[in-house]
Amino acid sequence: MEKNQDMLLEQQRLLSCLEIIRENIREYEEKEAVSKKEVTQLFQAVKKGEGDSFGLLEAEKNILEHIQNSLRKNRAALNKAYFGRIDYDDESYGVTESRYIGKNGVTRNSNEVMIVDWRAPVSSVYYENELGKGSYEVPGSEPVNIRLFKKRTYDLQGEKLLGFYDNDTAASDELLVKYLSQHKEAVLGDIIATIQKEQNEIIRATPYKNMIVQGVAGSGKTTVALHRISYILYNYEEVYKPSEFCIVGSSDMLLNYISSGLPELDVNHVRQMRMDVFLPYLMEKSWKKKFSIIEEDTKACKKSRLDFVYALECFLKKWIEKHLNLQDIRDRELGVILSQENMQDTRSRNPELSLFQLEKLLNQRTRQRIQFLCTEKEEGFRKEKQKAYRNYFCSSKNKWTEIQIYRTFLEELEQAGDETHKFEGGYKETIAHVEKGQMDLYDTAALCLIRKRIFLKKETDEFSQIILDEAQDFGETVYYVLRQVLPRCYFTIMGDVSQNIRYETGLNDWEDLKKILLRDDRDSFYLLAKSYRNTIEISQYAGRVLEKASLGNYKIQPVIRHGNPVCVQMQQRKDIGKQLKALLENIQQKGFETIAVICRDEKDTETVRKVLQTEQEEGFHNGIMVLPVTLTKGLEFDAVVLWQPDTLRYEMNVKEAKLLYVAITRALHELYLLGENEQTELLKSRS
Ligand SMILES: Nc1ncnc2c1ncn2[C@@H]1O[C@H](COP(=O)(O)OP(=O)(O)OP(=O)(O)O)[C@@H](O)[C@H]1O
Repeated sequence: MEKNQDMLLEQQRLLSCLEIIRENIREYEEKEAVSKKEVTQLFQAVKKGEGDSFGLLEAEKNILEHIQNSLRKNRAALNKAYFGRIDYDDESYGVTESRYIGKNGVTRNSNEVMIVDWRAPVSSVYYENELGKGSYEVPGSEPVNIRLFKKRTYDLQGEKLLGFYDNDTAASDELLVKYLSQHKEAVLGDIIATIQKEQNEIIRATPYKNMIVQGVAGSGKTTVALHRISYILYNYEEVYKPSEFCIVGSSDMLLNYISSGLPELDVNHVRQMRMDVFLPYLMEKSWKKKFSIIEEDTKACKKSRLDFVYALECFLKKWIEKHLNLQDIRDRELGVILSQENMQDTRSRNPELSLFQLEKLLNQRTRQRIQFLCTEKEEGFRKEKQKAYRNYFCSSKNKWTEIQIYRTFLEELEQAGDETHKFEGGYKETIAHVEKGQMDLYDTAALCLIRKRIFLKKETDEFSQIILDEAQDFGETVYYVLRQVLPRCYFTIMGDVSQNIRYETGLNDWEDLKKILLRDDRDSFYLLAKSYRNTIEISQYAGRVLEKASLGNYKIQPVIRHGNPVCVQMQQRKDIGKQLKALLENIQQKGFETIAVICRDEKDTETVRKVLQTEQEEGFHNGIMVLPVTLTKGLEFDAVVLWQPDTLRYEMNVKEAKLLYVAITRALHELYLLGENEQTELLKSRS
């Protein structure tokens, strides 16, 4: 009876909310029309070159973007106004509140909050608190103490209230499974209504920290990273501009997939770059047009590890030592201008400075000292002395280049190995291609470090937050260098070492990275063990391979969601191409939006593309995609057909296990194994 009464009240509340939203939409539509007209007029004025019309145009464009954003949010809210409600006593302010929480904050008359944005500080109560006493954090201020007495979750569809559940975790799991069972469009979806506690902790952690997140396949790493950006931009609007965020990944396919989810989360103008573009970008003008990035060479397995970068640091230290002349500067008439001790002190107080920056500073100090020592002397004499010592420190006259220094370092390794004897030479190949301006990722990282230590004149402050997805793709060297080159940035590192398909160079564990990145008390390492992507049936299959891929280090805990059993069709057949076409037709008829045929390598991918008469994939899209497993990292599809997962293609070793694990875990609802030979040992269960 009470529930019926409640249902009625909730239905009324929903309708009145929707009425306000419609009213907002009408208002914003009018404002949009006016602003558009204004922009057109100002545009004409700019064309005619009138006064300061350019500045006005830019300002009006911002206003228009703001209006259109509000319009988009209100329109979206019509579809699903809110998903949760919290009722609580605010013990800090002595009031009782009832708050509805939605993906889009909605206000009446621009100031009365009707629906609280999910990113607002108080919304964390919904995600984190049990009934009873608790508190929520407010950025830059004291935590607010509360007593929560109601937490309600809604299942809404437009004007229809399908149901609600009161603080009942079983019921909200039901809702989670319902969400997970949906077919996916070719965009990364939002999870706002069902964010889990451990995910919420990462999303809402302070932006002033570095974090590493190890999460099994499908645990929401990418999704959580995007929600975190959205959260930070909402709550730290005064501190960060979106353009200070850079998402870094290994392939355009992945970046394209990630960026598809950003506008939905109210995130615009965030930068994104492939790692092999980002590192050269950080080198600014030192990266010449004629340089190019090549595939990893045979020494990449050494160059990607910390020992290599530490040896380079040692070498650079000695290089600086050799060229920085820190003897007393003694003048016949003025005596000691700068003492060795004084210079050593300046050096040790500024360990971050490059050789060139340090020399500039020492030149400045020399000038100031001469000024001081000449207080009682004639101006002509002082000028003469200052001229004589103006460029006392000037390594720049040597006209070194990064490549030249790197080459000398490699030659040293080649000839003698380093002091630790960890390098047994064999760098001729690297020297040869670097000479030609061809660098692999780790050579590029080394050049970045050389530039930082020797040549840098001014540090970039373009970025503040770096978000790295599929972090296991890159070896520690890259992270070490990024940390040195971007000392004021905070890093959010998302990855899964079980999915390291660049086995020789990528990350197989987190230990070294923790040492490099988590140096402050605030920095943290998080684990995400629950997998939201796959059905139990697919997860169990993945589990068999994971055992062999991570040596049992990180186990998957699937969310209980059942689907069809994995369909294994591995036997000799006449025409496997025909079989594949028939299978895909069958899957399409089930109404799945995204389907992938995942192949072991490019060669197989080409073969399948020929069979299906499809082109190479440009970006992530609905329908059928044919991809080599390396390009599917980070992506997901309603149904996956694994092409020929046999003993020949996937041998019984850790590297192949990681590849196969990635391939299997791409499937949300259905997985098919199609081949002509015996299936790989990696897929066989131990029993
Ligand atoms: N709390 C949640 N509620 C609903 N769906 C979720 C939740 N967390 C994650 N998901 C869904 O799980 C799937 C996997 O998420 P995501 O791609 O972010 O995982 P990932 O850890 O980056 O995976 P991978 O390592 O395989 O790339 C997505 O469909 C995402 O929408």
